Amino acid sequence: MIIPKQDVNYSLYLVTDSAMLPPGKTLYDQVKAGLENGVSLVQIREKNTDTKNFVEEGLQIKKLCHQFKVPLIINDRVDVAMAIDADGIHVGQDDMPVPMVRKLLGPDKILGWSVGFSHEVEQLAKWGPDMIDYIGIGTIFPTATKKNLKKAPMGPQGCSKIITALEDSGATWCKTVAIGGLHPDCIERVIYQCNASNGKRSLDGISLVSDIMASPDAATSTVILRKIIDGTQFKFVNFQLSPSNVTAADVKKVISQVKQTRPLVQHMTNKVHQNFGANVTLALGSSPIMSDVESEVRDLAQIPNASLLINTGSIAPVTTLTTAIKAYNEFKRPIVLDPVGYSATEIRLILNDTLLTYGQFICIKGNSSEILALSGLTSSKMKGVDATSTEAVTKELLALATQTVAYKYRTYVVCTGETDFIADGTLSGKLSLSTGTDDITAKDLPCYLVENGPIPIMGDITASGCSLGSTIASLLGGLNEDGIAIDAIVGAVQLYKSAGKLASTRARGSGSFHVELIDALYQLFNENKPEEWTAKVRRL
Ligand SMILES: Cc1ncc(COP(=O)(O)OP(=O)(O)O)c(N)n1
Ligand SMILES: Cc1ncsc1CCOP(=O)(O)O
Ligand SMILES: [Mg+2]
Repeated sequence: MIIPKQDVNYSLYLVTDSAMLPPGKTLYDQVKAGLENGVSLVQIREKNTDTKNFVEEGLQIKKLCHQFKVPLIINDRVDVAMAIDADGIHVGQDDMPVPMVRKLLGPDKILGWSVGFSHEVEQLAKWGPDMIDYIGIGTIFPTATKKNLKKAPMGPQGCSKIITALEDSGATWCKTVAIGGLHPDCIERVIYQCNASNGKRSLDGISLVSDIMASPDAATSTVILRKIIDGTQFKFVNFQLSPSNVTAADVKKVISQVKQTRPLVQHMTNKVHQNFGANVTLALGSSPIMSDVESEVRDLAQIPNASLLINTGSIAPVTTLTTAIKAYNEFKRPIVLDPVGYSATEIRLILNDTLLTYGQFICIKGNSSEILALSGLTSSKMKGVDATSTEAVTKELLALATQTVAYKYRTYVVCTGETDFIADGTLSGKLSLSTGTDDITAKDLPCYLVENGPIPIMGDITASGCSLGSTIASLLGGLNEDGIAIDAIVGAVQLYKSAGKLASTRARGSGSFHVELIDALYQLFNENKPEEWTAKVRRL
């Protein structure tokens, strides 16, 4: 062993593939470029090479790795690993049984195992700490590198479930790397979102094949990867994710910024919401564009102060939505998701889960059923909550559901109802391998309540919930670089609720309420006196 196995650095784990080398490059060239620029662990994965060639290549690459004090792992072939005295072996669920591999290899070598389901993790605790050193969790995203995958990509959410299972089962010695479709455009998000729910751990590394092996410039590709992996903050929007007390003065500042910047709010929304949402956006000094044309999303995402609202009330083609999400993420512009009817039908569940897998949202806004469904909390989980009234239980459940969704997707979440709940799961964008969320769990997240008494007429018009999405997207879109996201989100909810109350006192029925709501939003926005708004904010 080049280094004791407990000291292995899993952070950037290169798995080779000689079938995808760019013209003029050898496997040796690519591994060398990787090692020179920060690859911390190497696995030779040869699916179609003769044993003789595999052994020769293995010896060569081992020598190279050891010059960099990096261990060499062999994929699948225990015989080859033993023949060349490699530092370890990686086996999958269908390869040689793990206890046999360990017996052949002895106690000091590194043994890695592929895991695709959380139930597979239970075996680790049964085997104990002397069996498996790390697991490769995958596949995270679709990849052309591994053929005949038996399971659909799990996304960061599936990976978090496995890391959580690891903690729950007590197999805390076992390190974790994620694998499958990992490239610079998604790695930060994967590290950011993949955490155990007890806050005690995150991924120990990123494992990948094509990003380095197929690269015409493997050195530069590795430098880019290394920089991302060593980052300490995921800055997915170009304004601030810092905490705030959200005072009236803070909200006032947000509105002043919106007035100056006049954000462009792209709506990919349902038909019923389109007209009303456009008018709400205009009332808030912003420019609506109701477009779901795939070919223009990149252009729109590059406009300063653009923001995107995706409302899945009408189901747009998934590729259009994912293209838009990728573009807005690339240009660090905010995306608000309104997962309409989440889990009401299978298709809505799949669509919303797909969107959440492929992008980083700044805010998820839903009603209580949507947020409860996204949280995965059931009423049985609430048993034991000490509450004196049904109302208190309900509020407690909704607050916890809002926090749970915020933690799961590392985002801000708004859960609407008579009381609106807002949770901040971003932890200021903190990014780190291994240490998770520093023991912070969902229930520890900041949570704000916005209250203004019942406004029943809100439910008598179309698109009133959807237009809160427009309001949040407007205020977020308008933030300057020093603007604070939570001020805009809480401010938007407070503004919308106050306008709803004001409009309800002026309206004669649901028809005039529609008009009065727009007038009230226009008035409150332009007056910009949050200290006088009727909706009040308090911290949980
Ligand atoms: C780090 C890492 N994780 C997972 C795998 C996949 O192993 P397996 O499931 O056995 O599939 P093959 O790689 O053998 O096709 C891996 N190789 N490395
Ligand atoms: C070996 C392996 N196991 C699961 S996915 C995968 C291939 C990952 O390749 P890439 O990094 O090119 O997506
Ligand atoms: Mg295998």
